Amino acid sequence: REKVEITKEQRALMKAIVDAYNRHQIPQDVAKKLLQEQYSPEENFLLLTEMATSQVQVLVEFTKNIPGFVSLDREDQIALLKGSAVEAMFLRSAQVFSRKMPSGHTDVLEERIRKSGMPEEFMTPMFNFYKSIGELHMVQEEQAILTAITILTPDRPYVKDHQAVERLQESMLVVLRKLCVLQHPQELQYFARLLGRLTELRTLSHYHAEMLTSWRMNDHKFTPLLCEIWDVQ
Ligand SMILES: O=C(NC1CCCCC1)[C@H](C1CCCCC1)n1c(-c2ccc(-c3ccccc3)s2)nc2ccccc21
Repeated sequence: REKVEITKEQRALMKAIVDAYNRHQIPQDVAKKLLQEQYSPEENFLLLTEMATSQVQVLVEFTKNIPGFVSLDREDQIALLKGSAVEAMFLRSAQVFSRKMPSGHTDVLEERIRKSGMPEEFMTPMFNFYKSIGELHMVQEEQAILTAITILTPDRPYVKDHQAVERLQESMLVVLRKLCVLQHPQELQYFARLLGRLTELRTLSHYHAEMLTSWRMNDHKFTPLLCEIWDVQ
């Protein structure tokens, strides 16, 4: 049994990230809205674009609080945000979906999402991902650090200083691994399973543009920010 200890610096790094993560929650709770009624595909599309726009703003604020991020090359900062925004959206959606809710609410939420207007063929991979995230029962520290690790992925398109990003991501991975050993002592390989979700997340995110353009409605309107982030229009 390895003796795992989180150093003072690592605790400070974790606290900075968790505080930022909690400070930047999504304003209104989308799950609550969806549980109220089944909206039309048009209303759901609008809801998604509103949620996504505010989530990108939240993501920028969160990212600025990741120690070392603002000292990265400016263009690399943009490349990392652009490259991770969709994954961060799916990761946050998975966390929203996996939240403890009164019995039956999750089923209603799933039903509402299935009928939201998104094309059928993406439902299975998407809900498989949501359920695999839910099964991990991540504590909020793990959720926050996993989001930071997703953002600090060195091999995003157009990142120039690969090494600088790798160094920042590395320090997050070290903390996350220790946290996993401390929080889930019984589950060996919990850390490995957690990182495996990032692979599933990247695969799921490949379909995002098609999910949006084949939303069951005519005339899909995107804001300039979302055109940039979602590679649409
Ligand atoms: O509002 C949402 N997600 C917020 C994003 C920002 C962060 C908070 C969550 C949407 C709604 C789905 C139903 C219709 C309205 C929008 N949502 C999704 C998504 C499925 C597909 C999504 C997507 C993203 C990008 C590109 C292409 C597709 S998001 N999964 C959810 C699981 C639980 C609660 C809401 C959930």
